[in-house]
Amino acid sequence: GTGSAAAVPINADFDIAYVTPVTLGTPPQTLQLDFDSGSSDLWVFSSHLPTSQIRGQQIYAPNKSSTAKLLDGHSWSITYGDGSGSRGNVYTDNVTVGGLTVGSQAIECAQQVSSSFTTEDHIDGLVGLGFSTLNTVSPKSQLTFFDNAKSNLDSPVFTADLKYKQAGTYDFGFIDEAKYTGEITYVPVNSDPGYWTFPSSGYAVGSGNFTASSISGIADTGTSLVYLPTAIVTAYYRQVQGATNSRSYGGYVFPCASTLPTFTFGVGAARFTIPAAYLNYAPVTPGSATCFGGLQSSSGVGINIWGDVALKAAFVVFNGGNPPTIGWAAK
Ligand SMILES: CCCC[C@H](NC(=O)[C@H](Cc1ccccc1)NC(=O)N1CCOCC1)C(=O)N[C@@H](CC1CCCCC1)C(O)(O)C(F)(F)C(=O)NC
Repeated sequence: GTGSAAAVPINADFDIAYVTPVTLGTPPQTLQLDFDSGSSDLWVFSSHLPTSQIRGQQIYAPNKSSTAKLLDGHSWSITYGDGSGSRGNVYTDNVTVGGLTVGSQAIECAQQVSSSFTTEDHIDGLVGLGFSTLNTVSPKSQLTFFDNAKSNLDSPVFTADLKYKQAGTYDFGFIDEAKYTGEITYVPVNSDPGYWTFPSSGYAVGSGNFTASSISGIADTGTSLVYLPTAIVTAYYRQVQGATNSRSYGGYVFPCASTLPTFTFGVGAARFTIPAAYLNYAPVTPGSATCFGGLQSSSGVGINIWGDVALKAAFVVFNGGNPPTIGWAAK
């Protein structure tokens, strides 16, 4: 089988995250979930949450689904890189994404969410697309939607075609040739950390020379920006008039009117260029003349992250075969 669903930016002014409609249970309950290759829990706002923690989000009510089953004695708790988190209990139920259905998928029902989830009313939960080793359900960890679907997929892959300020798609089980140009360059994935970790072959700032250097990082649909080693990031902002690394704003900022160079990264012999517009990410506060960069240092993060700012410059194949690989193509 196959599936195909839209990835819709949740904010009209800048691409902070993308959500995809997912139907759960019988009769179907549809929630807008953030597909996240950087984690491996499928969790949802639920009827088990205190109403004080719900602010407009859609919820999943397992007791309204004839096919929901409590996973007795199981719980989950997750904390993300940005400090947000959630926890709760676990049911299994049918989950459908873009025509692709998984029966008895673990649906982690939130009983508590951190304030940043409560205030983000466009995200009703997450679908983890990382490796199932990262799943936080205890005492028995659960499989991701992709891992559960894999044996029924025409091909054990999902693809991300994220777009700048417009809807893109997540496809499951097939590679849509109409979504990319040229060849797909595949490189090995190290799944041991549980992320889609792959080697990049180097970078260039604007029209400057390409610097060959092996950079290990994760392809992460759930992270808004790109986080790379400080040496690369300082080389980039040296080319931006008025750029400073602001402690108060937590990263590199510059006058919104500044001309930004593009940023090119290598995957094997292939080269992908992130347009300047993607790197002029957003005003630090609405209407400010100071803007926050889409490329930031990974020194405070601990790993290099190729987030949405990079992913939307390419068509990316997450190949869950044995061994896993990741493919990048222009579009
Ligand atoms: C700097 C290190 C990574 C930070 C990363 N978060 C982000 O990138 C959040 C995402 C977000 C979207 C909408 C509303 C609120 C937050 N954006 C963010 O911090 N910013 C601040 C900088 O400007 C851009 C927006 C993260 O934790 N990503 C998680 C998944 C997100 C968690 C919060 C809700 C949205 C999904 C991740 O799973 O991808 C992870 F891999 F980073 C992770 O923590 N895995 C365990």
